Amino acid sequence: MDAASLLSVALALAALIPILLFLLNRLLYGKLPPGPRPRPVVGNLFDVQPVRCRCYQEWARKYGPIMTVWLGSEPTVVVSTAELAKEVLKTHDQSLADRQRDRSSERFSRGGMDLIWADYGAHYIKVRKLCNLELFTPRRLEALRPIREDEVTAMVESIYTTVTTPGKYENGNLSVGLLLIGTRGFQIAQGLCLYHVSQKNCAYFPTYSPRRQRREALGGKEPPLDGGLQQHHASGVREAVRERRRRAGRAGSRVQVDRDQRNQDRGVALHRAVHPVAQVAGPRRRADLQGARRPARRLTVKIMDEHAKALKERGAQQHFVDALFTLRDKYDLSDDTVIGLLWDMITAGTDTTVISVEWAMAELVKNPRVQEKVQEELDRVVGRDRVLLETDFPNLPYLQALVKESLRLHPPTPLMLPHKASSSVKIAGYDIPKGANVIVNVWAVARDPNVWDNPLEFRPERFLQENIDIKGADFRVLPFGAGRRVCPGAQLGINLVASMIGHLLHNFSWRLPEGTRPEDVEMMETPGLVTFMATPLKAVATPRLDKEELYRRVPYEM
Ligand code: HEM
Repeated sequence: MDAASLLSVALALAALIPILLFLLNRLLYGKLPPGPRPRPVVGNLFDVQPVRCRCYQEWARKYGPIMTVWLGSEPTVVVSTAELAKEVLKTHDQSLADRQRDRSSERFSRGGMDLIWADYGAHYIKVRKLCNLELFTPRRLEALRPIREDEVTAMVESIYTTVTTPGKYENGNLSVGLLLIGTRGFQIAQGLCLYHVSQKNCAYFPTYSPRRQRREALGGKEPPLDGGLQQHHASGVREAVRERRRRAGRAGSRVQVDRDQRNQDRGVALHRAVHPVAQVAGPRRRADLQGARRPARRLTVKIMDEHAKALKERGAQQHFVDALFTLRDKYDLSDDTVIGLLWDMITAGTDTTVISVEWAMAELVKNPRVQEKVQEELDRVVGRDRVLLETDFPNLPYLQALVKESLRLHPPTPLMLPHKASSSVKIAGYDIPKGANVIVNVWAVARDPNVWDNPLEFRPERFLQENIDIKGADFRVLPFGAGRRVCPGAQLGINLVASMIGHLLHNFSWRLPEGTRPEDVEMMETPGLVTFMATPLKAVATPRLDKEELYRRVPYEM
């Protein structure tokens, strides 16, 4: 064969390569939904933008409401309409209920021995049953209500002190983001979220709360149950969380590294998101993540020991950890599962609620009309001479509508948590092969102009005009997901967000700092599985109740 013939054979083969690849792809995966063209090995990893919900919404406009994205060599199917969300979370719910675990979640969860990262199967069904029947029952949540009210009033007291103490309230600006989440807020965040949701409701003795620590430090009235250990644990919780945050951030992608310090300041919790690029991890990252488990595990084991001791001395309390102790034989729970469940509650319940409050507050300072309407309702129902209680919620429909509207526009987990196909299914004529990751872009679904009027307008009234469920029954708005993996803490989450916003608005009026226009508030998300406001909100708080005693914490010991 002469050179010219060789060249034409080579060219013919080169022309055949795309066809061969297409046929191979078809053979392996069937007819996948369309999507951006993947590159060899890395797929679309370098095309995907850091704020993935926005990027996927943009791509969906180009490739359609069901599309395939290649994050490395695995296909991820992303759906972006209510109709397709229903296909994923209802019609094919059981086949699409496994979890995609990256290396960090694989290690944190010990191969899915908890609830969040467990695949759908016998273990999952068992722990989910435990959650539904024992942990998140209306009775238990009601029993823990005074603790939530204690914590939220502690937040109010703290803001009041900040705004009324000369010199503390710099330039008249209070950063809601920082206040609720970080810095001075480190204490508040611990009080409000970590210690509140996780420590008190879920895992730890109330003696670990910052106030109790302060009391111990200052020599208060209440003798600690076991002083040494408690002090150790209080700092241990922080150490474990910081350590995981530090390591997760360090092990993350370039995008994440830039944000790491800021996110640390703001109190990003344990299983913060990692940009997909970070999932391609080297041995150093793996070793790093392995180390990260240790402080958390050591700490949790100590807390469990302490609870076991206290259980013998004073009987069972209502905290989640006590429930888990009492029930571990009945449900045959391993240590890994008890520890995994405790950390699940911390990670799943902390960021989500705080993020939701920050976004809601941003909408409220941008929309004074809505703020005034909530305050008018609060004044009418609660009045100005007592504090708001959770029992007031049924009489506060506008506040509830506001929470729903905020979670519609700003779901804190805009892509939910990643699901994975345990068997092949067909959706909209396309094949979703076994092992594919499946994502519902709930952020995009809730902004779809085909199902929402003026979707970008912040208008709580839309939830008064129509009774729309946000806990998984209506596929147009899915901040908590739907189907068998729907968030088990949905009602608790709604109550926490309503309580925080209700108190913030009942006690204070909020406005933008001098010179800031509503359109100047940057409503952009951070990259990640959970999306904070990229620019922390700054707002000015003015107390609006007459009596000073209404700003005091309502303590409750449990
Ligand atoms: C505003 C607050 C909250 C929001 C928006 C939220 C949202 C979500 C979402 C979207 C999922 C994933 C659903 C799926 O994969 O299909 C989820 C799962 C979960 N959430 Fe929440 N959540 C919130 C608060 C809480 C709280 C307070 C707790 C508990 C203390 C909690 C515990 C969990 C757990 C354990 C899971 C895993 C469920 C499973 O995999 O089966 N969440 N949440």
